[in-house]
This record gives sequence, C-alpha cells and structure tokens, in this order.
Amino acid sequence: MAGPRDTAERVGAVVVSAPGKVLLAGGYIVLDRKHSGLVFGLSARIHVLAQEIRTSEGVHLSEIVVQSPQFLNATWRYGYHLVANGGGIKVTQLQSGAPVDSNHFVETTLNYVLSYIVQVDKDRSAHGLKPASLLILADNDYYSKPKQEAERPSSSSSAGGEPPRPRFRHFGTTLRDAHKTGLGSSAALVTSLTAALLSHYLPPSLFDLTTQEGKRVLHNLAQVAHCSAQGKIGSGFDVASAVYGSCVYRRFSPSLLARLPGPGEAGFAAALAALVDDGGGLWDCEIRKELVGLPPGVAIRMCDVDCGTQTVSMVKKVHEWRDANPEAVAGAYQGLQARVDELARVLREQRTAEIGAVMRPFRDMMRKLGRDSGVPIEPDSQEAMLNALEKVEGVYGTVVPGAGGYDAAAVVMRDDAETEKRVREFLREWSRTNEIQVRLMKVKGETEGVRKEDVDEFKLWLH
Ligand SMILES: Nc1ncnc2c1ncn2[C@@H]1O[C@H](COP(=O)(O)OP(=O)(O)OP(=O)(O)O)[C@@H](O)[C@H]1O
Ligand SMILES: C[C@@](O)(CCOP(=O)(O)O)CC(=O)O
Repeated sequence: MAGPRDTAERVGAVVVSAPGKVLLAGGYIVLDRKHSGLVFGLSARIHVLAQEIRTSEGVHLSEIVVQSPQFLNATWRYGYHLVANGGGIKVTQLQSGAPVDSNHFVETTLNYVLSYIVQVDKDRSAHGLKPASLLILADNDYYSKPKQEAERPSSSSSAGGEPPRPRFRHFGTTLRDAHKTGLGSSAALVTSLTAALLSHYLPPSLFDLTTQEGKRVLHNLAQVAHCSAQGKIGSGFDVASAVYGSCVYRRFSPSLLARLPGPGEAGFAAALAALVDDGGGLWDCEIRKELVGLPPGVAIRMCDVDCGTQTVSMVKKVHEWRDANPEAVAGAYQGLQARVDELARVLREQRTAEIGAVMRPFRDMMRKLGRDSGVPIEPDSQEAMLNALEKVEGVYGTVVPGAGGYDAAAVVMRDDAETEKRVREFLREWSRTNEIQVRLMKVKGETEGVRKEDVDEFKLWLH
C-alpha cells in the first residue's frame, strides 16, 4: 500500500515556506546603497505547496492553478504560452464563472519564473510545462482577525470547549478586503512561490534550494519579480530576509534592473537568465547574517495597530525632502546609520541592559526625520503609546519599524510568559482608553530564511 510519502512523490509535491520581516532599524536610509538596515525574519511564514495536476488519459491541459484557500474568491487559473523572439513564457488569467480579482504579484511571479525555467532547462522547453497546482497557505498573523474573534484561543491554548482555531484559518473576506498586519506578505509570497516553482519544475542539478547557489538564484529571481510587481520602489530588504532570514542588508544598485526587457518583449528570457545567474558578478547587495544576533531570553515581538499607513506616499515625501535638503539629509542619515549599527552590535553582543539606551535615541531621530519631511514616521499617537509601553516591566525598547506610520510597532522584550501577560494587559487597557485596537501578535523575530517543509504535514492539501 502506498504511504503518504509515496503519494507525495507520485504527484511531484513540494512545500516551501518563507518568513515575514521586520525592519527593526534602517527605514528610508536602506533605500540608499550607501546605507544598510537591520532586518529580522519572523516566525510567521507563507507556505506554497506545488504539485502536478493529473489529467485523465488523452486529456491535454495547459493550465497553472493558484489558490489561496484562506480567502474568498481566491482561485486564479492561468493559461501559458511561449512568446516568439525569446520573449519567454506569458501567462493569461482564464475566467470561467464569476469574475475573480486578478493577483498582480502571483501573475508577475509566474511570468518571470516560468520564463527562467524554460530558458535554463532546455529539456523542459522541448517538452513544455506540465500543468501544476499551487496552494498558498499563510500563517494567521499576516492578517488581522475579524473583531469578534480577536480574543478566541488558538489551537495550542484552546480551553472551555471552544473549537480550536485552525493552523491556517479562513479570513472570511476577499484578499482585497483583508487587513494586512505589515509582515511583508508580498515578499514572503513571491519568494516561496518562486522557490516552489523552481523546485517543482527543475531537476536538482539545475536548482537545489538547500545549497548556497540555489539560494542565490532564488534571491535574484525573487527580487526581480517582486521589484517588477511592486513598481521598483523598494530596497529589497523584505525579499532578502525572506530568502536568508535575519541580516544586516545593503541593497543592490537599482541600475541592475534598468536594462531588463519586460515579460514577453524580445530577448526577455535570455536577459533574465543572464541577470539571475549573474556570471558577471553584477549583484552588489550585501547580506550579512553574522552581524545579527539576539541575547538569550530576549524576543522581538510585533504589535498590530488597526490602522492603515501608505508606505509609498511616505517614501515619496521623504525623498522630496531629501532632494531639496541634501546637506541636512547626509547628516541625518549618517546619524541614523550609526544607531542602526550600534543596535545590531548591542543585540549580537548580548548587552541586554543597553538595548533601551540605543533604541530611545533612534526613535528620537526617526521622529525628527518625520517632522523635517512632514511625514508621520512616529506619529504622536504612537509616540505616546511607545513611551508608556517602555515603562512596562520586561520591555527593553520599542520602535515603529520599517517606514513607520500608524499601523505597527515592534517591541524588544523579555521572552517570558509574565512579560507577555503584562504587555497584553497594557495594550488592552491602552486600546480601551484610546478607542483604538492594538494587540500583541504571536509572531517573533527568528533567524531562519526560506526552507523546504515536510510534505507529510500538508497531506490534507494533496490531490
Ligand atoms: N495569502 C496570499 N495569497 C495570495 N496573494 C497574496 C497573499 N498575501 C499577499 N498576496 C499578494 O501580495 C499583495 C500584497 O502586497 P503589498 O505590497 O500590498 O503588501 P506588503 O507590503 O507586502 O504586505 P505587508 O503589509 O504585509 O508588508 C496582494 O495584493 C497579493 O497580490
Ligand atoms: C521605507 C523603506 O525603507 C522600509 C519600508 O518598510 P515596511 O514596508 O514599512 O516594513 C522602504 C524599503 O526599504 O523598501
């Protein structure tokens, strides 16, 4: 009798997961290659299960189906074809039945990754791509829970007869209406989808996720696809941490992507493969894992504030200010960089008692950057909350991570149940008196990047 592992092998199943991120320090400056940022991977991961679609004998299907079963209306079907003049593989969303929102990040990733696959695997391009099914499963912390469920126990702490919350819960909304918590869903998704497609379609001799070379190819390809989907606005720290986990990150030169034709344009597939495989050493990003550490017994935790923030327009405004004030910017950015380096040093050298003394002035500098550029990087409401939160016993330091704004806060705190309880109580009281919703998420800072998962754990989802 075939066991689950045999079944998995028969359908060519593979599961890959990639972590979310928190840019603890280095927002804005990390967009400039002169500077770097301190980014931690998170324990919340996005998993992608890739498997073959088996068709009845004689039935020919050219379809890739991507599903995100935690959301309503989230099945995307794509046809695909090889474009003339080396334009690579182009996918087209197929509509059958009720119209489905498009998924720009998924569609763009398919165009880039499938084009790369047929370019590097000559055997594959001769035989074409077999139909495949891809399932996206995101850990629950990526999205806010509907309000009435906010206090329900999770499966590990279920009590009093309540049904436990499933590992991958249904959010009861479409993806468009879901409330993201700012953990970097698109970068984790693009990275795990890219890794799952490469692992599913390519033989280990051409792609092996467990090797340094495999990670390098994945990183370059996921960066290109994510940048394209995002409109080339990010530094790429989120994709870097999705692949490599926690690191000090210096970005690649933006000019790297300037000459790459778009999907479907003449010469796209060859240019993409050359850029990703990078024989010429063009990728000048730096990913320094050895500079990151955490003292034992210290955790990085995230608070979700039920409020939206527009990162893109914030970056635009800071850049307008930067362009108009080059001297002031150089000084401010150098000051911020010194604090980023110091924070990384204090954490990796396990100098727990000094964490607060480094994070406080970093917050002050970010607030000043916000005031000078007219951007709410640490708005008054966040300032008041973080000042009070820092007084809770066991909290070492706080910060509005990444671009800042209203929607998230990071807490460096003692990693024990008593501190967690005090912080939760503080946030509950703060929410009540300030008429907002702030909660401590389960997610923690973690060092590990992309990884293959045991398919057996996902056998519920196998065809
Ligand atoms: N679970 C999912 N299933 C399918 N697509 C997803 C999922 N999560 C994210 N995406 C894709 O990523 C897009 C969100 O990307 P966007 O750049 O707006 O967010 P982000 O900045 O990465 O997220 P965050 O706010 O978590 O940092 C969605 O529109 C969708 O295309
Ligand atoms: C402002 C910026 O430096 C950080 C944005 O971080 P986040 O998406 O707010 O976590 C942009 C970037 O580096 O891509």
